[in-house]
Amino acid sequence: MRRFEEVPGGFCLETLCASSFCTCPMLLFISILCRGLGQLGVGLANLLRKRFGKDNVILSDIRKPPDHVFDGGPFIYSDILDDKSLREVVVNNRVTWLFHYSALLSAVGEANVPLARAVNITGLHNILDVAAEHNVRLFVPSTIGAFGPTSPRNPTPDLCIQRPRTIYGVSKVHAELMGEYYYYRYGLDFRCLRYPGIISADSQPGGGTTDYAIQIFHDAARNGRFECTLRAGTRLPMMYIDDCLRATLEVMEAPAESLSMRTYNVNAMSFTPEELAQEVVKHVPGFQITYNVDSVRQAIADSWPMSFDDSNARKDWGWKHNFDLPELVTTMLSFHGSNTRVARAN
Ligand SMILES: NC(=O)c1ccc[n+]([C@@H]2O[C@H](COP(=O)([O-])OP(=O)(O)OC[C@H]3O[C@@H](n4cnc5c(N)ncnc54)[C@H](O)[C@@H]3O)[C@@H](O)[C@H]2O)c1
Ligand SMILES: C[C@@H](O)[C@H](N)C(=O)O
Repeated sequence: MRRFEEVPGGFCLETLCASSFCTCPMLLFISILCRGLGQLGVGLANLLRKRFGKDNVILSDIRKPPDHVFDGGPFIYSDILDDKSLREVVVNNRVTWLFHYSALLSAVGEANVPLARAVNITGLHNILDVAAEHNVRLFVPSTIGAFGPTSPRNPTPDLCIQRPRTIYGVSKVHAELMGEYYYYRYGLDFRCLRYPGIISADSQPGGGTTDYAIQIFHDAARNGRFECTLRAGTRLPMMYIDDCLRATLEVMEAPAESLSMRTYNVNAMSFTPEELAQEVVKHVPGFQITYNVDSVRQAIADSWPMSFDDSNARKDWGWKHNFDLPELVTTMLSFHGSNTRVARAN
């Protein structure tokens, strides 16, 4: 006999009674599908595997995984545009939670609108249907890019006008609204966070407007200088990856009754390239930043929030970030530290 239930800790328990799978009367079971081999997907899969067990988290993508990912736990090929194979994956693995990270980001999306529309919108429709049919708890990330120039930009609240001017942003507003609609219409347990630009050391950015804030650390450590694609004074919300992944797990584990909304802003810090460079120079003496502005990325950044109001996330499920700008810079440079200018300066 098998049934699904909610527990106070918030995650989905499958209770197996007299089952061939175990001798104990109750077995904590969770099967998670994490879609995305990109900047965030691998880190999330690692976090989830630590929490729920290596074999209970399947990572999927259409790209070939590197050795460390392939060796790290179950990996399968799965194209978000193939809804039949998506169903097979969910059914065959009795998936209970699904993290949908497959997407084209803002800058690459503008370079290939038909593909971005297919992956970000048609792909989302496939995921929503499969998740609703099979009673899967679904996480879909949104972004600061879901807002546009007519939104209040400093700070941007959860609920306000959203008229983004990128296909990426349009697809994310669509995802937020469709997820909420499926929640009210079909009872789908849809949960969504609007992430700031995410900064990580061990994974490459996927072609976004905020990529500069990752590349700067590589270039500072290696060459002591960096050419920035955004203007010096462009202020954007940013977050260190550990905070981002923890926020994701926390909102997925939050008891349903604590969530007053389906989509929340989450915030950590906001800075400009100039302010980031001033912090980097404290660790890399002589570091220099120059500017060669990319007009597509600059126009996108100029339409995005400068800071995020995430008071609802803090109030409803206790969100709290750990990394501000100084901790971010110290941590990022420590990853690049050995045999580089950072190490030589210390
Ligand atoms: N990285 C950020 O700063 C950031 C900020 C806000 C929101 N997000 C969101 O988080 C999610 C993950 O972002 P990321 O930075 O890891 O992106 P990424 O570009 O690094 O990774 C996206 C992955 O999607 C995969 N993909 C593309 N087409 C696919 C298809 N047809 N089927 C299956 N997989 C496909 C790609 O191979 C890639 O591995 C995205 O939804 C993104 O919008 C990211
Ligand atoms: C902000 C986020 O959505 C992504 N890093 C991008 O710039 O497109």
